This record gives sequence, C-alpha cells and structure tokens, in this order.
Amino acid sequence: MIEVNGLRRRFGPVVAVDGVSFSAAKGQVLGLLGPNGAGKTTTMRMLTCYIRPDGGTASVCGHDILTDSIGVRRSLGYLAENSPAYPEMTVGGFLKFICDVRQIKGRRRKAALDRVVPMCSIDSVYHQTIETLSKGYKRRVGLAQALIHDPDVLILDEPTDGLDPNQKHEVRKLIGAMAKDKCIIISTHILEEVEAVCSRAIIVARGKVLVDSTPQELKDKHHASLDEVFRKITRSKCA
Ligand SMILES: Nc1ncnc2c1ncn2[C@@H]1O[C@H](COP(=O)(O)OP(=O)(O)OP(=O)(O)O)[C@@H](O)[C@H]1O
Repeated sequence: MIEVNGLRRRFGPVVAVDGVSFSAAKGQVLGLLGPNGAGKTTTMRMLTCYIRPDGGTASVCGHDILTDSIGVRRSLGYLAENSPAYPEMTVGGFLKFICDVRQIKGRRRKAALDRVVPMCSIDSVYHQTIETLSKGYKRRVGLAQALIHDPDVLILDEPTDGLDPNQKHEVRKLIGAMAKDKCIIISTHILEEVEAVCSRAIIVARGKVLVDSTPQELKDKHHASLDEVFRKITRSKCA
C-alpha cells in the first residue's frame, strides 16, 4: 500500500531525509522511531503531499506523491504534529467542515460523524470550540478528522502525544483494532508504544533508515529491551 524509494529532502544546509526507502502493506502497523530531528515528520509530510521531496519518490495505494497528490490525499488520513485545526470552530463544526472538504454529504456525513465521535471519545466536547480544549482532546479531534473518510492508509505523527495514560491505552487499542484492514504508520518516541501496537519498527537517524525489523526480532537479536536496542543503534550510528 505504501512504497517509498530513496526519498530526500533538505532545508538549506540541513539534510532532513537522506534516501529513505521502505514499503508497508495492509495489516501492518509500522512504527517510525528515531531521535529528535531524525527526519520522521519530514518523511510523513512528504508521504502526505504537504511538502515535495528534492529526490526519490513514493506511492500510496498506487498514487504517486509527485504526480497524483489528490489520489494520495483521498487514500490517507493524516494526524499531523500539534493537531492543526481552526481554533474558533467547534469540534462538530470542524468535523463537518472536514466532511465538506472530503465531499462526504447527507447520510454519509451523519454516519461518518456517528462513527468517529464515539470512537475518539469526543462526545462530551462536541459543541466546545477547539481553542478551549486540552491538548489531549485536541489530539483526539485530530485523530477523528484523520479517520472521518475511513481511509485505507493512516499516517499518525505521535498519535498519543499529550494523552493521559487511559487515553493512550484507548488510542493504542483503537490503532490495533483498525490495523487488520488498513496500513498504518505511526511516529513515536515511546518504545512501549512500539511494543504495544507495531508489527514493524523502522529506526531512523540523521535522515537515514538504520534498521527495518520487527520489535521482537530486534529484541531477540540484541538480547536487550527495545529501549536498550534503540539507544545502542542510534548512539553508535550517530556518534
Ligand atoms: N520547515 C523546516 N525548515 C527548516 N528545517 C526544518 C524544517 N522542517 C524540518 N527541519 C529540520 O529537519 C530535520 C528533521 O526534522 P523532523 O521534524 O523531520 O524530525 P523528527 O524526526 O520528526 O523530529 P522530532 O522527533 O523532534 O519531532 C531537523 O533538523 C529539523 O530542524
């Protein structure tokens, strides 16, 4: 469902993504791990057509990110860093606006809202303006807009950032439940999250893929916890 071939992107002198390649299939939850500044967000922003790569390419459900950005955007749901939204809108107003943008109308719109609002536990804040929400609720609204069109691919940048432990657990459960029918990429710093939900782990540092494996294989190979493996790999390769 996702093919990434030699993606590159620089910002002035900074090489943010330096020839990243991987593929991901339906049924997989792929965790993108890496230290701060490793290039995870930039990779996601290129995959979701928010920025263009300087080199390489990628496709999402057969749609090329360079030549068919509309096809890509239709196929995926994206939860961006910091859950961007319109602060003055109510939660309900914002989700209806997203439905309009995605041309989900009439009964389909009602069904979409009835599905995502309880799924993301945002019933109690439905009539509240987004600027009055806590960080955790803003994150859940961001998740709801990513899920509203029931896309085949989900790209979630630190999906549990700002959530309390109960909500972290709920969101991980939700990701696990959706995994069977979708291809999901999450970025995270929380290694326990990788163990809980990811069927695959890609470790990146300085814009390059260092490891592409399963969490279990990584632990078995290094005879260590995922936390220790992460530190060992990113420290030795970044030193
Ligand atoms: N718009 C931008 N302009 C200039 N530099 C940028 C821009 N976006 C990203 N960078 C730089 O590119 C590098 C990779 O950043 P990126 O946000 O992709 O990393 P990340 O792995 O997501 O980090 P974190 O875990 O801290 O969110 C960093 O050095 C960052 O400062």
